[in-house]
Formats: sequence, C-alpha cells, structure tokens
Amino acid sequence: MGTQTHGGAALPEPSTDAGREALRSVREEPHRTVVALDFDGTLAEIVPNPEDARAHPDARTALTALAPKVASVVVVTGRPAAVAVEYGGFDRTPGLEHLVVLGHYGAERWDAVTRTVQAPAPHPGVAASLAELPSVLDELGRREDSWIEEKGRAVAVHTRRASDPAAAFDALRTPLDALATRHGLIVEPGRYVLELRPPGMDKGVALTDHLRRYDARSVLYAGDDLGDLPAFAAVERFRADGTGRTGLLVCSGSTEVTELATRADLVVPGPPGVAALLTELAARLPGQSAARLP
Ligand SMILES: O=P(O)(O)OC[C@H]1O[C@H](O[C@H]2O[C@H](CO)[C@@H](O)[C@H](O)[C@H]2O)[C@H](O)[C@@H](O)[C@@H]1O
Repeated sequence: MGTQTHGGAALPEPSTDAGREALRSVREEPHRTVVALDFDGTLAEIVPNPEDARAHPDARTALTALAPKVASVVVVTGRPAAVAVEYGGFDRTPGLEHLVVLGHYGAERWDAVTRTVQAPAPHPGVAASLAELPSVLDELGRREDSWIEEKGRAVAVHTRRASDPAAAFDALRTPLDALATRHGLIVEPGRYVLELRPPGMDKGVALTDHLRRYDARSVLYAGDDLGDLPAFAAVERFRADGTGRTGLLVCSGSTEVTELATRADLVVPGPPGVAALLTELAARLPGQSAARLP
C-alpha cells in the first residue's frame, strides 16, 4: 500500500489505476462525490455481542469533517436504519445534518433532515420464520451455539459466540436456506451470521439509486463483508460506463473475509484504518459542499 503525505499524516494510496483515478476525482470534485460506508466491521469494530457495536470514535469524527465537503455521506448497512443511527450516534453529531442511512440492505431509508425512516410493509415470511426457528435449532442440536437477532424486517442467526463458530455456521447453512425458501425469504450470509430477509433489495441496488439521486461523478465505497459485494459490483458498473465516472473500492480488512480484499483498490486495517483514511481525505478536501439534496 503506497501513501501520499500532506503535513504530517499520510493518505493511503490505492494499488490500482482505477482507484488512483477515483481518488484524484474525489479530491478535484468533492462536491460531486458520494462517500458510502458499511457499518459493522467498517465504521464499527466487530464485537461478540451485536448489541454492543458502536461507531469507532475516530470514524465519527472523520465523518463530521468529511460530510460538509462532499455531496453526500451515506451509511449502507444490514442493520435496521434506526439501530445504525443509534449505535453510530448519527442523530446527535454536529456536521452530520445531511447524513443518510440505508438500512436493511437498502429496504429502509433514514435521513438526518427529516429524522424519519421510510420502508415498505414487513414481509410476512419474517415472522413465520422467527416462529419456526427455535424448533429448527433444537432439531439440529444447535440452540446453544446460536443467538437469534430479531431485526423486524429480518431475522439473523449468529454463531460467533459458539465454541466452534465456523462449524456452527456450516451446520446451519442448509437448514436455514430451506427455512427461508419455505417462507419466500433469502439467506444473507455474513461474518458468523446467517440472515433471513426478503429478496429484491441489496446494497448494490441501494447504492446505485443513491448515486443517481445525487448525480454523483465519483464514489468511495468501504465495506468488509459478503453483503458488501453487490455494492462493489455497483461501483464497478458505475465507473465502467464510459462517461468518465470514477469509483474507489475500499476493503476494511479482516482475517474472516477475504473476498473483498481481492476486488478492492485499497485495503486498510479494519475500522481504525477506515477512520484514518477518511480523516486524511477530509484534511485534503477544500471548502463546503455545493450539492445538498435531502
Ligand atoms: O451491513 P453491516 O453494517 O456490516 O451489518 C451486517 C450485520 O452486522 C451485524 O453482525 C456483525 O457484527 C456483529 C457486531 O460486531 C458481530 O457480532 C457479528 O458476528 C457480525 O456478523 C449485525 O448484528 C447484523 O444484524 C447485520 O446484518
């Protein structure tokens, strides 16, 4: 990983031509740039209990510095939007008055201007799956190995706290696929989590819509998990359409997921690395943003 120095601290340099071109565009036209960020594993450190996750303090400070200088900062997360807002402290941070949070992989949209969540009606398969889950886990002898996260529009089964998290994850994969299919849902696999959620939306669809709303010319997307791959693909399409649009793919690196690192233009060491990147980027951007869509 190369670096560009400015004052004391260094700005990490992407390892690809596309990434370097995107970083140049971001610095030249910040008011046409969208900065899009995953929450868990990217803005927040991974912790054993999902309810304990909080935005890294340096990440929140960096977003505060960056947000007034770019067209939009948006958090794109598998969490319910209201949970990400709470755990991120996004509704009480000066400088983030125009933040948008796309929750449930884009099914929910919260914005800091209206402070409301827009969302479709809940899918009936979620409640039905939740009702069946305890007996499915009992039959597999995996009740003790799993923790159920009720998310409203989805239900997630975590195995991080099992004695062998990978074995528990593997054992649950096929039965939870079957349960989801029975109720018209899909399974979204993540870092020791299998999430049963409605089909038809993903982070790529959500990000593409957001880029269109802001008429973006450049995008920086940072993520750490499999659920971020559709957003990576959306950025790849965005920057390959022949109109000169650019995109920088950032992987918040971990030993648990390797798929993103191979596709990224820049790999940084987890949430502290993401925070450092955003801090150094903000320090190099001039002035206030011109574009201010809700
Ligand atoms: O799209 P994201 O913002 O990355 O959210 C994806 C899932 O993240 C959460 O689970 C992950 O983080 C937990 C807290 O660090 C960790 O314990 C777990 O092992 C990770 O998979 C969250 O609980 C899920 O609801 C999200 O879908």
